[in-house]
Amino acid sequence: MYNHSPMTQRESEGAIKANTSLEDDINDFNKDMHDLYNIGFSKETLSASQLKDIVKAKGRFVLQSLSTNPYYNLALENYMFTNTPKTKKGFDSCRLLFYINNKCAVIGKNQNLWQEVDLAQLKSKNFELLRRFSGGGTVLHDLGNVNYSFLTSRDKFDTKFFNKKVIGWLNSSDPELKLELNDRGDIVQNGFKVSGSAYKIAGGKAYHHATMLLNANLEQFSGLLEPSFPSNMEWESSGVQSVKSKIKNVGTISPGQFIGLVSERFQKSFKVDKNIPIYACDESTTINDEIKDAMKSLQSDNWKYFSGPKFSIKLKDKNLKIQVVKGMVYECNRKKLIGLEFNDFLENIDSYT
Ligand SMILES: Nc1ncnc2c1ncn2[C@@H]1O[C@H](COP(=O)(O)OP(=O)(O)OP(=O)(O)O)[C@@H](O)[C@H]1O
Repeated sequence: MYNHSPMTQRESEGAIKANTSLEDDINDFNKDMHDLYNIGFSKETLSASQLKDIVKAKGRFVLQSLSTNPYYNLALENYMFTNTPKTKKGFDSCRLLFYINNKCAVIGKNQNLWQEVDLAQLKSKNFELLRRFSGGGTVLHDLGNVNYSFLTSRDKFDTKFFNKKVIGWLNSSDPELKLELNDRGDIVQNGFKVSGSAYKIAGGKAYHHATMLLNANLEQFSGLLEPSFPSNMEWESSGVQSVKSKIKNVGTISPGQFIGLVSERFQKSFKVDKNIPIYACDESTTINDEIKDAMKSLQSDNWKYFSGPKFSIKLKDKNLKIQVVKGMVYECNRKKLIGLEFNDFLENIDSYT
């Protein structure tokens, strides 16, 4: 289970046991947040109706999900995005969401999953596969990676705006961090990527969500985004291909510290008249039909495997050409393969002579 406490004396003394209860974690976290920043996340999680009230009303807030279920977290983000009122006044209803996911690979909405991930390795290492609702490339998550999502109005949206803030806040807390923004809007440290971003714009609103590698198990990530194919196979894909980057952990800041610091700076930076509240939510108390429906969509094979861009492949020396639409062989110069799931085709690829 994710330890929500920032690095503390207690932690360095090794007094935090691996299997502390969630309640202990939250109590520790609140105490540390209070000591460090004079803020705290309520250990009370929102009820479904409280969530609805705060999301649908105008106003700014911070929300931290205490659930590490990636399906819940992506569905929650989608719920917040869809139900935040449209505002003409820029940042009036800007919101900041934090979540941390169990091991998973998250591909962009318009990506060809077979080119992006090694499905067999994901399975053997117990990584879930998710196709998110936003664009962008494929990233890996585990409990050492914090996701933040900044929601704002369409007119105030700028892909680099929030990461510039995050970089400023983190570097001013520790100049040794030396975080920088690259041309693509990613956050880098010593030339290595520590955070990747994706965006969604719809209905007059926009969100920028991003990863932050703090103490992820990068060894486990190795090879998961490097699927292998026969050397005679050629791809022609209309989808978005990930831009491979060398990654690293920030290392000196824990997930709890990151969330605490960014929340506190967000509260200060975006405050107008009243204080910006900080809420917590989790899957058992803060759920409704809309979130459940989005979770079902995210979990469905239809969304994961049978959506995404169309593409073609050629097996050069075998004079075999197929076109794949929604995960199925749609056209092929061998009629009997038409209608086959692409996954099945790949699994039996050696048998096509
Ligand atoms: N948790 C992570 N955080 C940052 N970069 C990652 C992470 N996991 C993998 N990566 C690297 O990011 C590359 C994908 O980057 P790309 O720019 O295509 O997508 P992205 O838009 O940054 O991702 P996202 O849209 O989810 O933020 C991967 O090939 C890998 O090198």
